[in-house]
Amino acid sequence: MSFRLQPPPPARLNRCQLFGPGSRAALFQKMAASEADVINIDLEDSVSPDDKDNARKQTIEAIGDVDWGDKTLSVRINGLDTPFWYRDVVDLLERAGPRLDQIMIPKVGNAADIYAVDALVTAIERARDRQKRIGFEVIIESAAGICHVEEIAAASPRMQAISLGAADFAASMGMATTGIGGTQENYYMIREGQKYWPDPWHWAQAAIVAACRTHGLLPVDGPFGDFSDQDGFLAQARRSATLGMVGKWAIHPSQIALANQVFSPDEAAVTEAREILAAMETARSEGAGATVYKGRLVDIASIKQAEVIVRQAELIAAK
Ligand SMILES: CC(C)(COP(=O)(O)OP(=O)(O)OC[C@H]1O[C@@H](n2cnc3c(N)ncnc32)[C@H](O)[C@@H]1OP(=O)(O)O)[C@@H](O)C(=O)NCCC(=O)NCCSC(=O)C[C@H](O)C(=O)O
Ligand SMILES: [Mg+2]
Repeated sequence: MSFRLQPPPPARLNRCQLFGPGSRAALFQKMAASEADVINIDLEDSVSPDDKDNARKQTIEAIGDVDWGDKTLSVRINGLDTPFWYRDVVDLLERAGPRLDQIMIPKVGNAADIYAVDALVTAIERARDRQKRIGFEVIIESAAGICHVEEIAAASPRMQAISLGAADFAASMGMATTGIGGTQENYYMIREGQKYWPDPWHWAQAAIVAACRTHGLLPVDGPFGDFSDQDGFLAQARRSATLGMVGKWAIHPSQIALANQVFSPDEAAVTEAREILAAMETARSEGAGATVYKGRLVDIASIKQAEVIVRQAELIAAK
């Protein structure tokens, strides 16, 4: 470990982020009643330009009127390359009630993008005497974003989470696909005549996880577009969880239970993690830093691995 300790991420569940367009007010109650940990009302790409004002107005009303329970409530504003984003921020901060937890900033390319939004949000919070500091979550979905992911993660104390946005990312990178996440047919290798399909999203996810872990943020996997492909969603989510991501977006209610399942450790995993902690406690009392558990080495690093699982189980139990 470096002299600088790795800061912990926000201590809250983020297994599933459910998206719904701000223009579809009929969905708001359904989103609030869902099992998602985080709700993202969208003012950006699922809302047509002609509908932006209406979506913003409906969203602001719903923030105050709907009972969002204990969910993290977030609104995705429009990108900084549009004429809409400043109005999103001003109206959300001036007109929406205190229930709003976060704003999501899409297509972030560098730390200066966060600085610009932070300056505006900070000024309005002061002017309006808003007591709750709005958090930021951002989407890495461009070549510039992935190149600057570490400075983006460090850009503001408001930063809470970073997601990978596979659709815009693929477009920005010039990837030859219209798929949103998952296996890509033409991204394959051949061995002894057999094809197998590596994961083209892996490196970007790993970069996001590393940046988030360095700066104490939650790394999140973004959308999986084909909501009729549950096996594909599960495979993508399991790879993300294995890499260190804490959750995944749902763009349809059928994906919520799948995300919750993948990002909730099962009973066997929690039992094993607790047993490793107990085995290491016994080893410590005997003056040892390593021991054998089920025929394999466990040591002080194993304590930290087991604690990741136990912490998540405790957050779920406390829900
Ligand atoms: C994808 C959808 C447009 C599908 O909507 P719909 O045709 O209404 O779906 P169903 O008929 O299958 O719906 C079944 C029931 O579920 C309710 N429903 C649908 N969607 C939602 C939702 N998001 N939250 C809650 N409830 C929902 C329907 O009302 C039906 O209810 P009932 O009649 O009572 O049975 C739609 O799901 C949708 O709009 N999804 C979200 C789209 C979105 O927000 N996109 C933005 C995020 S992805 C992105 O931006 C890409 C990213 O940035 C990147 O670059 O990668
Ligand atoms: Mg996008």
